[in-house]
Amino acid sequence: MSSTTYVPKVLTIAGSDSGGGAESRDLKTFTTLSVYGTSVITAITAQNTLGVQDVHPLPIPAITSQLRSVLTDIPIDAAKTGMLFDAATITAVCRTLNEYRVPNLVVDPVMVATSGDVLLAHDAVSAMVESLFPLATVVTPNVPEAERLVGFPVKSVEDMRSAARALHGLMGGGDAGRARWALVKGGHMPLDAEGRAVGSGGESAPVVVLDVLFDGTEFVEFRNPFVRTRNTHGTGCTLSAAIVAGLAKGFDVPKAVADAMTFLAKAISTTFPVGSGSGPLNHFHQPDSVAEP
Ligand SMILES: Cc1ncc(COP(=O)(O)O)c(N)n1
Repeated sequence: MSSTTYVPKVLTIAGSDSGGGAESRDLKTFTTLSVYGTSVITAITAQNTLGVQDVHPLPIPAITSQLRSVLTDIPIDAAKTGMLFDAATITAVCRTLNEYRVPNLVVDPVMVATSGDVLLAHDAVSAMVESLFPLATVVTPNVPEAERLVGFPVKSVEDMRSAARALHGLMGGGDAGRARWALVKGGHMPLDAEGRAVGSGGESAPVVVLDVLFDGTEFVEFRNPFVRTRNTHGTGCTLSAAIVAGLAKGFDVPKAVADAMTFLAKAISTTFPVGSGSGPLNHFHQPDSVAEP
């Protein structure tokens, strides 16, 4: 890379993960996708492939001063939020983000870890919707998170579309001329060969994962083969970080999401064991099918 090549700059605002996941995993994704990653840590987690053993939220001034250090100096092209832990953190992050102009914000509404450990206080969901969603370019809940956010069950493809529509409404619709996109990720609700959610009646094998993207007008749907592996720790973090990388490179949301899905599909299908629990994805693989700017 020559010194005149523009390197997009990106930011992750998330919890740390001693086991090499979370915000450090985002930095791995950023590096593999050739963007310069910065990070603001919201909470220290003691964590490994077996679960989250401990969470230490950082004091609010420690979070806002990290954010200011990055945003007053480094021109961030795109950012993401991951684990924000509680309402006070969400409010402080939003207040600080509002002081600076971050052109693209991907909100991964992290609530519960793969291990089942709680990463967002119950009373913080409304702060997330009221303060953070209006700042987002894309929100990326999985099915259980979407259910919490929209308040109705998501058990079918039609429910996923309804949830994407409701989420788009929660983001403030398409006001102020800004395109906003809701992405409902179906990894927790794989579909059988007939397109029915597995477990919704009858014995059927998971074949495909559907993700639904909606901008208030158009549905864009992504279908990827279902991969049976226990190494799914960090799937959502990796996807949202890869979307950030694409947006920072100047791609529009559907293209950034499509490339991120391609990257994720390969990262899931080439995982390797790390600990004795749910291992991480393979962030080392070269994204040969992801277009460079
Ligand atoms: C700090 C932090 N942020 C996010 C996740 C969610 O990732 P996963 O659902 O793979 O456990 C996590 N476990 N820890």
